[in-house]
Amino acid sequence: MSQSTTTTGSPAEANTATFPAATVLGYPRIGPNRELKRALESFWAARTDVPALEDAAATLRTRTRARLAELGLARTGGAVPEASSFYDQVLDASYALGALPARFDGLAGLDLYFAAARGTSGDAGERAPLEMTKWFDTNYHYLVPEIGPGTTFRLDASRFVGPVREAAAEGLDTRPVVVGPVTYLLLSKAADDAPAGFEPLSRLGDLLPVYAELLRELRAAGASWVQLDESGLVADHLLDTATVSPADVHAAVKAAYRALATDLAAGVDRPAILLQASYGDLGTAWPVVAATDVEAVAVDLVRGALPAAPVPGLETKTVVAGVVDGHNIWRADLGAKADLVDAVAAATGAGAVAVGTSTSLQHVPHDVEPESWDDGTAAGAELDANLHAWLAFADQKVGEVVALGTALTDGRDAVADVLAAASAAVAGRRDAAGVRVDAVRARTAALQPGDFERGAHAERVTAQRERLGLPALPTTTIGSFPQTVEIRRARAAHARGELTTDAYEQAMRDEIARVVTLQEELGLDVLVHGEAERNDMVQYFAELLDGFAVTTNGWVQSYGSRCTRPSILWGDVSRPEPMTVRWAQYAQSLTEKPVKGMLTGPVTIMAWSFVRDDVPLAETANQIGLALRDEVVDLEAAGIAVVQVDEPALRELLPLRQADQAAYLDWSVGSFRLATAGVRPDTQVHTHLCYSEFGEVIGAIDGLDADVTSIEAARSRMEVVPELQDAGFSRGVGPGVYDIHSPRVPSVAEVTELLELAVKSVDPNLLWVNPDCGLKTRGYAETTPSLAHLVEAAHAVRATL
Ligand code: MET
Ligand SMILES: [Zn+2]
Repeated sequence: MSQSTTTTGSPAEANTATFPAATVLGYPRIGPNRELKRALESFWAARTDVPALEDAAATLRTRTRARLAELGLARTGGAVPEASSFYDQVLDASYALGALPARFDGLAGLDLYFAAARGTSGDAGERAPLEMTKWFDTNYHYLVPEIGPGTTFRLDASRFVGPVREAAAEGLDTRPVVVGPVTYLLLSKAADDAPAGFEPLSRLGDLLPVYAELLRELRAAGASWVQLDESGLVADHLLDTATVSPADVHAAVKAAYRALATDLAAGVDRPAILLQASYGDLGTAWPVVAATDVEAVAVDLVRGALPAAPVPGLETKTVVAGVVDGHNIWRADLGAKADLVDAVAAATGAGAVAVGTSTSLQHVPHDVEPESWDDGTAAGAELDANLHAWLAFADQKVGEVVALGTALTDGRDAVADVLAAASAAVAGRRDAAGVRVDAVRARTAALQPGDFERGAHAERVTAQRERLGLPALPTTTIGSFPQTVEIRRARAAHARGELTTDAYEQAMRDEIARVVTLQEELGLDVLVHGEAERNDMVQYFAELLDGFAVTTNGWVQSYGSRCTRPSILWGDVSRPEPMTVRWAQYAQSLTEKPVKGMLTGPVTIMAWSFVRDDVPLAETANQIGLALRDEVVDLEAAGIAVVQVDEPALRELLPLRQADQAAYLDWSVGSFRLATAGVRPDTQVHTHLCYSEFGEVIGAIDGLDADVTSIEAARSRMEVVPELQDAGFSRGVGPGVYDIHSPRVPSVAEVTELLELAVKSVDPNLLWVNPDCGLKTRGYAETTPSLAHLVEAAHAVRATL
């Protein structure tokens, strides 16, 4: 095999173990103008056929390779990653390994692939899709493999091999990227029919031959390198669970790479292996990885650190120093990064060093160049020029690794201009107007413990009961009502300048009036205004707060064809004027029932934006907390008696290492309390969290000190309710009684049954009745009857109390 460093066996010519000086671990897959999204959605809507979809995807792959080469990555030697996907990289692995669950038997090809991703129904048969969950600490979501004792593994390498051959025909020797075997199993869940306590990692021995075969096929197709993503090694929630310990995982890595790197090398040709560990610190896994016979290791030096001492084993390997942040969009200080790269050889004892990104670039948009942040004002033009200079999206980041690679091989003088320009941009950012606003800093610096405290909960309960006069089991919704075609049309017309602001706002008021009337007719107890005027629950606030910019084309894949356009938090945050008050006030003016004011919380605003890297997250969280606090107080002054501050992303930002979690929970919970603690005891604070696994954060939810918390619970049939009770949760709680992710209308009996379940383990005085989440993605056809059933069920159960 090919390791020039460890064997003398002569590899096929293209198979060199010398890793190129610069690479990226992955690249956005959706296309600079979301070409893949369009192709997928046309195909799913049956407007196009398989050849058209394959063609669109192939065109995009070709474009990506050409672009990466044009930006300076070497065309050969595996510098260009081959990391495209039709939907998700974990699904790609499940498909290639033949590991999809039995309910998809009988399907093949893209039918099978998309059935696993999206489920099937009607004539195609009822099949639930694979579950989707968060990918490490990003906003990307992957499809969770289901592995049981009976799962069979059979290789279909076509979706990996095809692109490598395609690249070869274009004169590129690309590096296929595959989820590694250990991480694949760590990311899996036990199949439904697996016995209690079954651990997917126990199937490693059966999986490895299939991976070995995949590696051989990739080599046969011409790949000189393969990248195996073992990021599971940095995430405590994956490697330290009820059924697996870090020691088990380390043993698994040893076994896996003995099979794939050592044994395969004996007499069989394989690609050289780049083992990747992104999203965090390798920690105790450094020696484990170093002891394998892989040729290169890619480490995240943005989130992770260099080892305390050189690690035996690395002297035969290349360490790919992930110094360019794949997680965020700030231009790097290349001088400092070059210093870090220079430190890697001595610190790790690596035989060779190369430069890379810390993670795949799939988490950042394609290109800064087409963006414009100029709102037509003088200040807008200034921000436009500044942000262009401060930002690096994927293409700019490729330029950064290329420059650092050149500095490494040819010396810094060879890229002196690039380094100087980067330093100037970083210095310019530091000193620019708005980045640091003294008044904002003075306010956060002056915060006192009391600013985070409301009065005693029991007193609040009494005061609120008196003010609101709600029945037992009060009914409400999570905030948004269906975003109809008319609403979207009006917003688009307003954005194009075809609808005046007055006309647009009138249209939104009409919609609010409609939604309020509907809720009164339905008999809901606490109403909402419906959020018609909001394009997105984070972007809406980003557009109204100082310190944020929004992009025009900065799309990032969230899952499948779904993309989001995160806002960019670049400066100190403040609220120039009230943001939601007139909408809430208008809605309240239409009804005697309480209308909830509706805000997005600090943590969620941060989680769904690109945040700054130049101040601690806690400082930014408090700045946003204070801006929201002013809004909450203004809502109260305007006569709003119930304010909901949504924190669906509270768990999302939870650090991957347990050691870092307490500090995170401290500032995240603190910022919520700061936002909500400015009101009187008789003003009721709600929060909403959408996920249903509360284990890690149940204490934090209590710490939020909200009067009422609504959560997702329907799909797990109220499982969370006894959990909350066991944890001693004594505040109002609204476990969702129906799943809004599906168009299904729940029957009265179904909702009643869930409520009866809830009443069994929670004090009925604490229980609220609401759907799982907001209704914006739903239509009225299902929303109106679903809510009618919800109200009827609440009345029925109320009568039994
Ligand atoms: C993702 S949580 C959504 C909460 C928001 N208030 C809504 O109802 O849409
Ligand atoms: Zn939600």
